[in-house]
Amino acid sequence: MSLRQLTIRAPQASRSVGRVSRIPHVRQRATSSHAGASTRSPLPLLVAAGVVTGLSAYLLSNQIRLEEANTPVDSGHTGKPAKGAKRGNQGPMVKIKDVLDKKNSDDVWVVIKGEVYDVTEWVHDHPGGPEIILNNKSKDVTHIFNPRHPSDQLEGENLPTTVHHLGMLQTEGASEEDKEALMLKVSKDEEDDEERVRKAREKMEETGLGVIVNMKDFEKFAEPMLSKVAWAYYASAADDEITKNSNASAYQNVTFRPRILQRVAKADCTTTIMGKESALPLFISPAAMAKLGHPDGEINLTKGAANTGIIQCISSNASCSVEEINAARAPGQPLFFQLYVNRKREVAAELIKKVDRLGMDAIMMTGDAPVGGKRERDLRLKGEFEGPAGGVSEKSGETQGVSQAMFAGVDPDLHWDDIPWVRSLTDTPIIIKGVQTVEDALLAYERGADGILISNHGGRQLDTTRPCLDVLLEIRKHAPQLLRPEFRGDTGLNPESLKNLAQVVPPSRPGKMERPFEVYIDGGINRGTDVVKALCLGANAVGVGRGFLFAQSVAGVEGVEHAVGILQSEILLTLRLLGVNKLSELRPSMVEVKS
Ligand code: HEM
Ligand SMILES: Cc1cc2nc3c(=O)[nH]c(=O)nc-3n(C[C@H](O)[C@H](O)[C@H](O)COP(=O)(O)O)c2cc1C
Repeated sequence: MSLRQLTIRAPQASRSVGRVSRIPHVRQRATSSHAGASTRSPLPLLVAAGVVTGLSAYLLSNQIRLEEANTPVDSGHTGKPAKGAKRGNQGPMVKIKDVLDKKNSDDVWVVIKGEVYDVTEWVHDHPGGPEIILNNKSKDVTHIFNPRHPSDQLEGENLPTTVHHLGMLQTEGASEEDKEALMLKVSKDEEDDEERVRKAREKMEETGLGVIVNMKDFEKFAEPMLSKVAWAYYASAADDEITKNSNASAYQNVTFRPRILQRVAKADCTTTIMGKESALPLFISPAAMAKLGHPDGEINLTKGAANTGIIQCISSNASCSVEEINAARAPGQPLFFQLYVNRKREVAAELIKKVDRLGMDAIMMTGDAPVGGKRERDLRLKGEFEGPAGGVSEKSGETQGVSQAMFAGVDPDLHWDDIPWVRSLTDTPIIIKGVQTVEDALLAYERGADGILISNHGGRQLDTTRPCLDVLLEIRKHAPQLLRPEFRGDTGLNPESLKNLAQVVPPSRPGKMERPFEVYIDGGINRGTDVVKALCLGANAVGVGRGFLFAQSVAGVEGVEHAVGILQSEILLTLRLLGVNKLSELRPSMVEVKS
């Protein structure tokens, strides 16, 4: 067992061009005198084997902003104070000894950010499963809690009514032994892992973002910079990860038919997505738990999207709350919200109303995740895994393992017939996410959705489903009416074009959209060429999931900006080399699809 003290460096606001000026996760060791720039944990983190199975690796590599329990007032507290004791300096104080005394009782108390909570009544309702809390009762669990929960999770209505806030932790007067007993314990392996992360982040700080020249580089550089748990969560896909890999490789089956000498100096890749302007035909697909990769989490994506003019779709399982993200929103910045429909419909209805109140510009309702897929990289690192994935239990954690926790509230009985119900609650455009067949694309249209996102969740759900690009091809073949008329034509050479060689952009096919409907696609999109291929085949825009998670993990907002810069220059380059100036000039005949 190794013991150590932990002090966390707070994020710095400075930014510079082309260099990583804000590398997160580089923790400063064993000092208590980081005045100003750092915030200090009320207690040092004690590291020892085996207690925080599987989760400690990531907690060690995340910055933590902790309030210091600095106003010791002995309230003489020993029992359960009134529910909802005031947080901050004025409320009651709880002695460390009182917390430790609960260890061998039926009561479940935890310390989070210098505050003590009694979660006894509620622990079995915890969406992340009860085990993670029960295994760490009478501990300061801040380091597990922070990266997985919005920072306002314990405030106001977000605090479940059966979780009791008991008061501030009183550290003064406590013995060193008691302080140590309150600390989380982490193994030597995990300590080494943290060192690995620290070195990788230092190295990136030295080299700067210039070494990252494409989206795959972000993944390459992110891996050593992430804790094992964060890496497994982001990179993992279902079962053998066949769909994840084929999503990307499918784009190799599409080749370009470029025209030359086309005056392309003024190429432009701006567009609109669901009526909102976007600098690129590309949005940030919703992906949960951005804080696992960077302490500012989804806010990096929000700011990066604002600074570069692209659209972010916020995950229902974001680690920052939608209110926090909304607060970081630039004036007029478009944002989409991804919806998991809760099995308690009143909870879902509340969420939809909230999203409306906050002025989200589209709701992406995910349909391909009634339960979570079996993501084995993730499961292997989560020691709490107890049974097969995919279980549907009333309470999370019963048979599902922690990796299934994300889907604990999701209604597995969600049905096409529910779309009119969602529609009745909001006028915001509705996009159905997770469409994988032409039948479902047609159903989405019939049931009144405004668009679809062809997606298999980045291969994280049903493994060996077809790559997303094949679904787009199926829609082209069997339901071309869902695409804009000019994208309904055949791919490859149209003999008609030999009669008018100068006409690079063939005329639109006759026809119109019965009503506006947009088709998007995500999964495995890493290159500007991938984006342009999807657009030639009729997609209005594409989504990128992991790429942006890795980008924000590597360098926060700057990472996101850098990623957008890479994609933008690749898209513009592709347009120019294809002989096209505008996205609206793209046509299916500009690509060929290998069968
Ligand atoms: C006390 C109030 C707490 C509340 C209201 C709360 C709430 C939640 C919610 C809503 C989620 C689901 C996240 C999502 O799907 O977006 C979650 C997940 C999680 N919670 Fe908590 N939590 C609390 C305490 C804790 C504590 C004390 C711990 C650790 C000891 C903890 C560890 C976790 C973990 C590890 C997950 C994620 C599981 C996964 O990603 O697989 N939580 N919690
Ligand atoms: C770590 C991670 C978390 C995700 N979380 C969500 C989510 O909360 N909701 C959702 O609808 N899709 C989620 N997705 C799927 C993405 O929205 C998107 O469909 C997928 O990442 C696209 O594939 P790509 O990562 O190859 O770009 C997640 C994907 C990843 C990798």
